[in-house]
Order: sequence, then structure tokens, then C-alpha cells
Amino acid sequence: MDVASCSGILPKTKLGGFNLRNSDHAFSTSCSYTRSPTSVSCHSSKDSQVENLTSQPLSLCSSPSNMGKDVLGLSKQCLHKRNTVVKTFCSAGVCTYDNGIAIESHSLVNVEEKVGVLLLNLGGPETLNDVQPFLFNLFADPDIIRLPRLFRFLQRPLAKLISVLRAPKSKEGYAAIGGGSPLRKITDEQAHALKVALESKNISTNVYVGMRYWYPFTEEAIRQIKRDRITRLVVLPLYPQFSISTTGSSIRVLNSLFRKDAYLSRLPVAVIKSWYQREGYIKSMADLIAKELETFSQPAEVMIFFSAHGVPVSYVEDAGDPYKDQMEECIYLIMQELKARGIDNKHTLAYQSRVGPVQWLKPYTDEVLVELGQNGVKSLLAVPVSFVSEHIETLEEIDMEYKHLALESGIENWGRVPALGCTSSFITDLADAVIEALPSATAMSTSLSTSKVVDHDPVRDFIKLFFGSILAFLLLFSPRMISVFRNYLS
Ligand SMILES: C=CC1=C(C)c2cc3[nH]c(cc4nc(cc5[nH]c(cc1n2)c(C)c5CCC(=O)O)C(CCC(=O)O)=C4C)c(C)c3C=C
Ligand SMILES: [Fe+2]
Repeated sequence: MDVASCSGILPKTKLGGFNLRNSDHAFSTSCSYTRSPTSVSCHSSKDSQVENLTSQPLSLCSSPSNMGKDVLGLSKQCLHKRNTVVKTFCSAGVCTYDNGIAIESHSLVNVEEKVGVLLLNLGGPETLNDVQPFLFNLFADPDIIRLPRLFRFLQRPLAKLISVLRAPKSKEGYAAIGGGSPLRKITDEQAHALKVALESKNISTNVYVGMRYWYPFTEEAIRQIKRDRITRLVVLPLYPQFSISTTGSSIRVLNSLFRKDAYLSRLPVAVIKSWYQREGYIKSMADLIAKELETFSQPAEVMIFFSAHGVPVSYVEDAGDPYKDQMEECIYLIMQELKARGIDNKHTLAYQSRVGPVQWLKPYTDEVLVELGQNGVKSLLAVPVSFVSEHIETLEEIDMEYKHLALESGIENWGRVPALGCTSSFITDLADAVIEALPSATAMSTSLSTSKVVDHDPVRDFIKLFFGSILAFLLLFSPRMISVFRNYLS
């Protein structure tokens, strides 16, 4: 468990890596972080799951939460006495320490630490010409098409084939929403709003956007972080729930970039793996749902229909993806919040956007909509729940395809909750999540000298490529494979 501690009084304030000069106070504190199972845990949390890039495979690490707030809205954490020194967990520039009395710094001037926040997102094609190469990047990701190790060499040829086959259908979808994905614009707006929210809490940051499959790519964001000489980084995926296919994939990219680079491998980093259970997020979702229910003539009669992006069943059952459990818990928490406000509507959860020939999480959104219509449900409020911006699957799949299907199936009154976007209560909560995560940032332990060096044997590579190509050709053009690829077209 990661624990930050502060001790001593020095002329310059150094809080767990935050070097603060405080012009109003002549006193200051030095903090250090230790990784020790025997240290007192100051930051167990059920709010957001924070971890450092050091741990692989991803293991849960605690995050600071429920912190006392001082007058500036900044937070301080627990106190732990050892001998006569009070060990304190410092968060985002405020520290309490003791040589008998607790002292807080109340104004932060000339913060020497350069804090960065990296927002991770999926990315989307900005024009119709971008659609096929975007799809190629997506399907070339081994966290999206999970091939057995022996067949990994087929990843890129397969991605090429599937992206070419799927592009016409995807293009139709993007054309219907104006010719491209709105993701980049919305994510940039969220980044700006987050920076402003952090500034209002006296935390000066650079906020970066790193997309997994389109511009600005994660690699570009990391290059900029290096150029800016950021000294502490919080990684915040814009997916409330963790999935191997989304947050997991982006973290894998970060891990490989950080492992290869001397500066990055020493940069203290905290990754917020998931944050679906944060009070601010749950309340913001409940606000949007309550507001939208009011647009119906009989709000109490409306079925609340949560629609989450699906993942293949094998992710959950074989690979241990926590996505389904987190999604169900998230829906439970939102419904509890609504109940506390006297809203006790019926609700259900289904999964949308399946692609390809394998089984995805059930029930499927389209099938449930038809059933509900047939069973006499007349009013339905769709709530997209796995993503916090509008995108093709809200604007086209839900607003067009599913709405049409629902009305055709007998549902008469249809509504849809907008994505959170830049809703201020939500952005404020993200800012709090960043502040809470800052102290737990630690550097990647693997140094360049200890990292594994991969040997390339040209003869072995050639043999692999030669036989691989023959095998790929046979596989791709077998009748079974042709029927599999048809599934990517619809
Ligand atoms: C939590 C969100 C998401 C999960 C989980 C997820 C898994 C997943 N997605 C695909 C395949 C496609 N996804 C596509 C677009 C897309 N996916 C998400 C989110 C999640 N994906 C978003 C936000 C978007 C839209 C981006 C935009 O441009 O607006 C697409 C492209 C669109 C299309 O052709 O349908 C594909 C394909 C898989 C296979 C997968 C899990 C394995
Ligand atoms: Fe997707």
C-alpha cells in the first residue's frame, strides 16, 4: 500500500514531492513516500481506485478520500504519530504537521512542482476519410481483438481486413451524426473545464488529452508531457468503469512508453483506474435523470433504461474484466441516490454496440427494447452509462436506431439523458478525484538498465513471417472465416 508521509520543518515546503514556497509562512515541511505494508494506511477509499503505473498486472491500490477540507477547499488527510514526529499524508499542497500543534499552509505561491493531468479517451474519426484508419487502429489493438499468442502475428492483417469490411457501415453512422465523431472537441472542452476547476481549488495544472485510436494520440500527449517537464502526473481515464478493452488498453500503452524512457520511468504517476462509485459522479447522473424524467407527462410511469457499451463475455468470464460488476454496482448506486430523492421508478440494464461473431454481455439493448414494448411499457428513458461524452453510440445508435426500434415495438414516449459532458458538478468531482490521487503518485520502479531487452533473430523472424502468411491466407479464406467476417459488417 502506498503511503505518503510528512515530517520535519525546513525553510522550504516540500509536500510529498510538492515543492511549495509559501511567502506567508516561514515554516514548511518535508514529505516522503514509502511503499510499505506496515505503514499506516491514510487513504483507503471506496470513491476511486487509484494505482501507480508500477504494478502490472493491474492491482487495486487505495486512493485518498473522505478527506477533511480546509478553508481553501483543499484537503488534508490522516495523522499518524511515530515517536514525537507526526506523520501526515499531504494532499495537493496542504499539509498538517506537528511539533505539538497542527499547522496548515493557507496560501500556495510559486508551486515548484509541475503537475500534469492526462485524460485518456478512445478517440474518434474526425472526417469520413478517417473512419477506416481509425477502425484499423482499434482492431489492431490486442485488447480489442484478443488472439491466442500463437496467432498474434495475424493481428494487423486481420485489423486491415476487418476495418476495410466494416468501414462502409461505420461511415454511414458517422455521416448521420454530421460526418465525424464529436469526441475530440468534447474531450478538449472537458480538459479545459477540469483545468479551471483545479485552478479554483488552487491547483495549477497542465491538462493533456491522450486518445487511444485517433488524434491526439496518447503517444503525442506523453511527448508533450516530457517537453513540459511535468514533475507529477495523474492519469484519469474518461471511462467511469474499468474495462480491459478501454482503460486497460490505454494503461498498457502508457506502461510500455514509460518503461522505455528514463525521464518517464522516474516520473511520479497515479492512475485513477475507475471512479464510477464517486459520490459526485453518482449525484450528477441522478440530477440528469431526475431532470429528464420531468419532461414526461407521468414521470413515475417511466422505465429507466440504462444502456451500457458491451464487451465480449470472454473478457468477464475468462480474462476477469471487472466491467460488468462495476456497471451493475454503478446502476445500483444511481438508483439508490434516486430513491433517496423519492424517485422509485422501474429500471433495467442492457448492453449495446456488439461487434463481430462472439457472444457479448447480455441482455442486448435491441432485444430488451422489443420485449419491453411487447410487454406494454409505454414510456422509456434511455440512460447511456459507460461514457461521459456524446459519441456515435449515443447520437446514432441510441437516438436513431434504438429510438426507431422502441417506437416500432409499442413504446410511445421516448426520452434520452444527455451525456455528462462539462456538467459543473461532474467536473468539480473529477477535480477532487485528481487532488485525492496526487499524493499517491509514485515513479515506475523498472529502470532502463533492468528492463528486458528483446533480441531480434532475423532468421526466426523470416520463418515466422513466411509460415504465418501461409497460415493467415488459409485461415482468412476458409468458409468458416468468411462467415465470421460477415458478422463485422452488421
Ligand atoms: C466503455 C466504453 C467502451 C467499451 C467497453 C468498448 C469496447 C469495445 N468497442 C469495440 C468496437 C468499436 N467501438 C467503437 C466506437 C466506440 N467505442 C466506444 C466505447 C467503448 N468501447 C466509444 C465511445 C466509441 C465511439 C467513438 C466515436 O467515434 O464517437 C467502434 C467504431 C464505431 C463503429 O463502427 O461501431 C467499434 C468498431 C469493441 C470490439 C470493444 C470490446 C472488445
Ligand atoms: Fe467501442
